[in-house]
Amino acid sequence: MPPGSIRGSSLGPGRVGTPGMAPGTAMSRAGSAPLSPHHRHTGSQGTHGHENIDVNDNIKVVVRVRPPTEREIQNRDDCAVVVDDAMHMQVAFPTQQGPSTRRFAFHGCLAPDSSQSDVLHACGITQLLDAALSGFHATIFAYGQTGSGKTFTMSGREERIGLEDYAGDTDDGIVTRAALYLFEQIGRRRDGYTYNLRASYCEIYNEGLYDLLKFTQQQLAVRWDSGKGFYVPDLYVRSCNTLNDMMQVISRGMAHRRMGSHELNLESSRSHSIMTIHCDATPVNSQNPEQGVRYGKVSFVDLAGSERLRDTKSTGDSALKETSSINRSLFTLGKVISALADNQPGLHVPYRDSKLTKLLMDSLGGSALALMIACCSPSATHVEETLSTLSYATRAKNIRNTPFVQMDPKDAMIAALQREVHLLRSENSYLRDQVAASTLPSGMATPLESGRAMSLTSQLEDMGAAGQGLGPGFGSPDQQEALFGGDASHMGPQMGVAMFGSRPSSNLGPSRGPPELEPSQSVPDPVPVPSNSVPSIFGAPTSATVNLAAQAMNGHGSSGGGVSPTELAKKLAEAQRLVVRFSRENERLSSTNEQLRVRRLVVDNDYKGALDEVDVLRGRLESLESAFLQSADSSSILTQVLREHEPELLAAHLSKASLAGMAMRHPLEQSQQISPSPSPGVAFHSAAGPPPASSTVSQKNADEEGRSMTRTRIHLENCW
Ligand SMILES: Nc1ncnc2c1ncn2[C@@H]1O[C@H](COP(=O)(O)OP(=O)(O)OP(=O)(O)O)[C@@H](O)[C@H]1O
Repeated sequence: MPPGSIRGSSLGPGRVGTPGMAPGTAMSRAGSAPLSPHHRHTGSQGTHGHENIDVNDNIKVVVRVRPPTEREIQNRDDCAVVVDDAMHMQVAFPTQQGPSTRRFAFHGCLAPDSSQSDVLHACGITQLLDAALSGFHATIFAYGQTGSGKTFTMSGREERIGLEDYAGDTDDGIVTRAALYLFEQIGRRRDGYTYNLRASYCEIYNEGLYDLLKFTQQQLAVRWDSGKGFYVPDLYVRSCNTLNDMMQVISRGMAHRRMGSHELNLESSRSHSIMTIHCDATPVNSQNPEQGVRYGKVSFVDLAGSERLRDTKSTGDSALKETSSINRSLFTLGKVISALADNQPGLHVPYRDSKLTKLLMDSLGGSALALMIACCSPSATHVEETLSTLSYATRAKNIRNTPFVQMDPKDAMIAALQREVHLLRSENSYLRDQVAASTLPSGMATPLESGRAMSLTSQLEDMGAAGQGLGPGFGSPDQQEALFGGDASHMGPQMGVAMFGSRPSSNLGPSRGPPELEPSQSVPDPVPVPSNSVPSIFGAPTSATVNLAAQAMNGHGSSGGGVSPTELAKKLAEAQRLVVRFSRENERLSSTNEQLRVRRLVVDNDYKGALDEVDVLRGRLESLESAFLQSADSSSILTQVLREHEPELLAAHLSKASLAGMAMRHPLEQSQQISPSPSPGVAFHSAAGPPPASSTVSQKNADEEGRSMTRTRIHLENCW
């Protein structure tokens, strides 16, 4: 047994992947180990399984160990790789001190018997596809040594797709399954959007970039745009209205890929290929201020495998050139992965060192959701390459991306203006109501104020309030400040001006706009906007997302996808007019309200003065009352008072008393008699006895309000 191989596990059908497995033991147990029931599960799992993936924005890494090839079986190669469970694996390798093993953990580990359908679900690919339909950029790339199963994983037995009788296959790879899934989804979705799929296919061969759909020897240029990052302006992007259209793109692209044959793989890819499906989602109701056109996409990257000439036994200049070019670009990819994984501030990431890393910039440390499928052979013969692959895969796990929804900047701007108009309109109707009612409680927030606060909070929580920014000239600075919480740093300049700072972004072609873009025709840039459809397992956007979104909003500019510039300009002008109109109207209503407030204040002051006067009068009355009660000559005072105020009453009383021949009683008794119906609280009571329940004292306590005092005064006047 060669040093480093796993004891008793030479490769052969049914003998891969279980440590210490006796020769001839069936591999089914080992093979089924990596996939727990829920990992094998398909649609009904809700999130399509893969609960093991952390909810964060890091690149997800899944390792797939392929079954042994005929050659490996014939050579009775030993098995060096074992998948322990859904997330762990170990590799046995020789060292100078003797055999050793190393354990690895990934987001997913797929054993050799995993099916192509398992890959789709275990890797959470359906979630990535859903995310692409919701406006995210997603990248799936296969990495590994030559012959390790990258092309099989991505494309299946690709040669079959072009056949006349092709109708799907159990060996279908991720790309064809993804195309099917996307068409199924857009047929099923009832979310207020219409979807259009477009596709491009290119390859990087010997550091040259070629279009696989319009295959010519003409190399395509990779350009840099501060808004879009690296992109390929002349890449053909074909509109795919049906699954059949998409299959044609796939088979045509695959057919044009440069393949070669060598010792390790009879059909070895000699290039890195990138197939991209663009998912444009246009809102059905363009008036909905929350919706704008979203530009999601998903890229499938099948990398050429690293190879050693002594292993491939390739000869000839062209083979040497191919191998060295493949290895060089993979070496740069390794450096990029290492730099990003180290995550040291200010550290240079050498994206520009190869076309591959330029085009993968968005996927590695950028704004895309990314999945790396690291493929490896189970054979001890290739253990060195396997260890190298797994060590890169381990590093890649540390790469943090900041995904956000990609939306046309002008759509975002229109959406923001429409939201502003909506808020102004509610404020307007609120102010009108208040003016009509002539009262506005001070300190109460108007709908606009609270609406803005709410809008800001939800925008920030959702993802990327910055993306909603109005450029200067849209609304007043106050309005912008209210909308953006005072931080104007993420306001983009006025539309049409190229912006976008240094956001890492790489569009693998004219990612938006009509399928056949003219080279000179610019394409809209991605702009982050709030979205509530954030993919779950690939991580909800974090504050970093918002920051990046804000950064993104700082710079971009190009024409809108799907909407003509004239239409856009009209929409913007209309929204702007409305904002200005409502702003003016609301200013006027606010000032009317202010005047009403002042008038109200004056009335309140008058009212308060009247109450004070009532208080003074009440004091006087009380002192008069007590003087009256204590006075020895109270009867004469009463007679005097009655004479002045109630002469008729006094006359009637006197005549009645004289008729009855009665002696004059105590004036108080008389007053009680003559008072027709003393009202509660009337201040007449005997000085000798306690006051009745409805006395002045109780009245005083009850009548704190001036209103009551006024009533008391009226009663007293009546009695007098
Ligand atoms: N999971 C698998 N199940 C069955 N066969 C597989 C599997 N993975 C790979 N193979 C087979 O192994 C061989 C090599 O696979 P493939 O061509 O996909 O490797 P590769 O990594 O793309 O190599 P290269 O970098 O040279 O293009 C092919 O014959 C393929 O059919």
